[in-house]
Amino acid sequence: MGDTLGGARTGARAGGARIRYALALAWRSGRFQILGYGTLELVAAVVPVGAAWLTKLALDAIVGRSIGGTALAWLGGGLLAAGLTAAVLPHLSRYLRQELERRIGLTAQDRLFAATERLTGLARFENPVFLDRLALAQGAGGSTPGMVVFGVLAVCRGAITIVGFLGSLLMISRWLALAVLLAAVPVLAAELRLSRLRAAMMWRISPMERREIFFQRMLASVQAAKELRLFGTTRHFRDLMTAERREADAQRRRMDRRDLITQSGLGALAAGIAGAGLLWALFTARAGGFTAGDIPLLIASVAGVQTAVASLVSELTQAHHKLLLFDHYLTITASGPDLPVPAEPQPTPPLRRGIEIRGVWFRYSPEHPWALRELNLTIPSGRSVGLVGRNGAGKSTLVKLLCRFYDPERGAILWDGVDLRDMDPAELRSRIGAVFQDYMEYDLSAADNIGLGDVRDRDMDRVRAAARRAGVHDALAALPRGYDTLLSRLFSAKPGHDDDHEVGVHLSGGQWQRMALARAFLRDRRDLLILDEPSSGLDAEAEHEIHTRLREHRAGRTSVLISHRLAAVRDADLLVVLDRGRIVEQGAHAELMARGGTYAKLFTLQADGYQPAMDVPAP
Ligand SMILES: Nc1ncnc2c1ncn2[C@@H]1O[C@H](COP(=O)(O)OP(=O)(O)OP(=O)(O)O)[C@@H](O)[C@H]1O
Repeated sequence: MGDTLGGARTGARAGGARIRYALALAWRSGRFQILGYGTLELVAAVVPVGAAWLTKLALDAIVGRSIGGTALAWLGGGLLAAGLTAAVLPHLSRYLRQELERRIGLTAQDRLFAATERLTGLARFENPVFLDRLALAQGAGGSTPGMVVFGVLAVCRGAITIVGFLGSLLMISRWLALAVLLAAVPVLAAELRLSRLRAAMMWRISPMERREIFFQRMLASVQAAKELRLFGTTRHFRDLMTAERREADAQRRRMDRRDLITQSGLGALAAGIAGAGLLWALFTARAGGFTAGDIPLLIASVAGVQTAVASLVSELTQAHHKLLLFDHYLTITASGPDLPVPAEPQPTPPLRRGIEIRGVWFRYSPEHPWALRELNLTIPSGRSVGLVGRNGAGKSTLVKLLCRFYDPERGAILWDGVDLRDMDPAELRSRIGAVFQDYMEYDLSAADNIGLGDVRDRDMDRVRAAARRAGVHDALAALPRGYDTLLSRLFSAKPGHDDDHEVGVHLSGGQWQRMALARAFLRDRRDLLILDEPSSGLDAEAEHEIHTRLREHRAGRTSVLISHRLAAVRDADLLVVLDRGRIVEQGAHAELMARGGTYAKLFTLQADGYQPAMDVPAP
């Protein structure tokens, strides 16, 4: 086992597994680009050594007057070819590199989001460690496999160049060759250490970066703009954002300084060795120990080895740094589903008898208090259930469990007698229609906003019928492009056009809520309809109208309706009152009123609010 870097394994075996995975991913994404890039790297490795030797041979021949015109022309032609190759090669390499990066980025992103799609529950998305890991994985996943390929090829290229130049140096001076070689060892060690420190620093600052992004989005969002301005909190959030940036920058700066000191030291060492070697060579040449061509070959060899080591080390450290972060990508893509799904799930049949909640205890994590305690309830098929209770009583939690976004810690939820845990969550959800309290407002067209309720069977007539039923059809039909109007202030309808008419429109809060309802209505062939505060944003008249429609819609269907307006739920076949995670009362409206308990008190309180005050003296 290796040690850990914010959960990233740093042992040799883990490193080997990461390299193998990265190389396989790169190969699958663009094998021809890798082969092409590898060939160019090979050429790039031998060209400088060849050019140095051609120069030496030409100079020696000219000074010694021992060469004919044809041979000299060949040498000159060789040098010209080397020059041309050196001029064109980097551009070709860059093109192939970028193409490979694009292909790898696409594959890696697709795999990452396919992995997040496998997470059928919500718990991981509420876990900050997972979110930090996901942010780092997004960055590292697309670039690491490419960096590993480039790193491996850079090692091959560097090794060929170094061997070529060291061989040349060896022919001139063994000691100089050894000194240049030894100088490369601390460079490599120091760079790898810097790379590890940088990866650890990035893990430390990732929560700050996420908070900074949160503040940035808030300061630039339309939703937040009103409240921030009214409360005068813009400055407050700007200060918080700046503080996060300063703290992250301080850590980056510390790392950059460390980098600066180490790199400068290593650079000075290399320059010292090169300078000393050159001085020695000049004196040796003056004493007649070298030919005229030996000097440029020696200079080119020292510089060539140092450049090759530097670029090899730079590619290697980048690959090493990315590999450390790549662990986050691997952890996410290799992680199994967050909610256990049996190898052979039981089919989810159409609901015939009902849903039984049997002795359910649930909390969001062991650190959280119980949100549901010993819940026992039956939702009979074809009946409507109204869930009521104070804020935080556990109503929304219960419907999230019905959709199996979480599993109960104790007890079970049975769908016609089958435990939800024995079913495939996707199949279960295909039988459920829902409007959640925090429904989505998609930056898409009006038709898409509704059509997403049933992507498998999207039909404009059904979309319009759902909009009519939710009472939003007239508003949508009156939009500049009708149902095709983009409902967004983020995106322009036609990218690149500033024309006001092309800018998307935004609906009112109540209209958005009707859109969410229409989306749920599109799923009207489902067995269970869940409505969590479906009318909280509507005016009194609209609320009455929607609830009348909902009543018609719910008749004979299995539904669970949550509402704080008790008049809206009073007609439910069964009313369930929750208090601090427990069911304290259940029964029909008349029954509960007769009992005079919590429900009766709340209902009377609300009803009184709508009665004219009798004791107000007439004017
Ligand atoms: N994602 C979460 N993580 C941790 N605790 C949560 C989470 N969601 C809800 N809770 C807690 O669980 C308890 C029940 O919350 P729930 O949202 O189910 O209440 P509710 O009855 O729907 O309230 P409201 O009427 O305000 O919508 C509350 O104490 C709440 O703080």
